[in-house]
Parts: sequence; structure tokens; C-alpha cells
Amino acid sequence: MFRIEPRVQGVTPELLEMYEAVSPSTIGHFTDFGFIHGLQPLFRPIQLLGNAVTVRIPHLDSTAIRHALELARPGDVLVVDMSGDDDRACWGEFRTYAAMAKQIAGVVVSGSVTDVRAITKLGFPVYSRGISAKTTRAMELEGEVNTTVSVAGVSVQPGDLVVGDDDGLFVVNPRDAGEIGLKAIEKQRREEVKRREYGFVNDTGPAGI
Ligand SMILES: O=C([O-])CC(=O)C(=O)O
Ligand SMILES: [Mg+2]
Repeated sequence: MFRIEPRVQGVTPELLEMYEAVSPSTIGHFTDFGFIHGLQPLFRPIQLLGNAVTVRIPHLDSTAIRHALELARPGDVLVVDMSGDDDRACWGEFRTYAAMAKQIAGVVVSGSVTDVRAITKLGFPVYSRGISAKTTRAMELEGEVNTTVSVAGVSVQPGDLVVGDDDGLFVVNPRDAGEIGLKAIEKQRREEVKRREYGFVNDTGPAGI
């Protein structure tokens, strides 16, 4: 059975603008909740920021990803819960072309991805637990889009804010994102003062100053 719920726009333009300047590692100074433990970026440097479109697939059948790609809008992040399968890849080069054509910001996969060289060359932001040559199939069995999913023990709702860089990923509920973002930016300001005291400038990360 398929359950395809409408897309949720939880992330506002103001939050997006604010989080352009927020590092996940600064958020990690304030909260553990929402950190997606164990997922790695496919390449570095990497940046990911956007509004979650959630997908849940049973281990073998990736049909629901196609439905999610159909309803996603520019700036969305597809967050795929593979129901505990870490070994099989549900994302690769051709899904990346489809996503880039829709200006999707990136993809987060609880399991594995494939076609690493092609995706890296395309520079499309992907986070996953692993890499595998064994893939899912489009079998039209079952799946969900825009329901609550679980990735690395973190519950992700459609419309959540996803923010990632070289250090990893946080998923933030838009209700809390304003407060967390302000605290993070304030901390980054203080860090910049300290950095300059040590005689350094930050020319690698988000501005935050
Ligand atoms: O089809 C898949 O499931 C993954 C893949 O190889 C691609 O997107 O190119
Ligand atoms: Mg492929």
C-alpha cells in the first residue's frame, strides 16, 4: 500500500537565510536532539540546507522515491528511511539527475547509495550510512511519502529543517529552529572574536559573523 501525503513547507525563507550562516557543529554545542548519528557525506566539502520531504521504503522497493521526486519542489531535501536496510542502495546517478532537474537541495539516506563517482562529480549533496553496489528495485509494493520517518533513531517530520556540512547533519523542527539558530549565530560571533584574538580568520565555513 502506498501513502502519499501532501508536501509540507515548514521552513520559511527567514529560517533559510538564518541557517545559511549556521554550522551544524555549533548546533551540537546546544543540543543532541536531531543529530543524525552515523550518516556521512559522500564527499567534502559539502553543504546541505532545506525543507524535508520524507520517504519511507521497504528494504527492496524504492517506488516511493519516484513519487517523492514528483512532488518535491526546489530547495527540498529528500530524507529516505530504508526501514533498517543499510546494505542496499536506493539512490544513484540517475536519481541524482532527476533531483537536479527539479533543483532539489540534496538527499539523506538511512541506508546506502551507489554511483559514488558520478554523484561526486555532479557535486550533488548526499549523506548516507554506506555505499553499496546492490540496489533497490522499483516493484510497486509499498511506501510512504511525507509521513513521519526515522533516520538513525531521529524522528523526521515532513517540513523539518535539514542542515548539514562536512561535520554531519542536524534535523531541526521549524518551531525550535529560530531560537536555536539565533543562539548558534551568537556563539559563532563570539568564536570569531576569539579566533581573531588568536590571529586567525574563518575563511572556510559559513560566515556567522
Ligand atoms: O536506480 C537506483 O535505485 C539507483 C541508481 O542506480 C541510480 O539512480 O542511478
Ligand atoms: Mg545507477
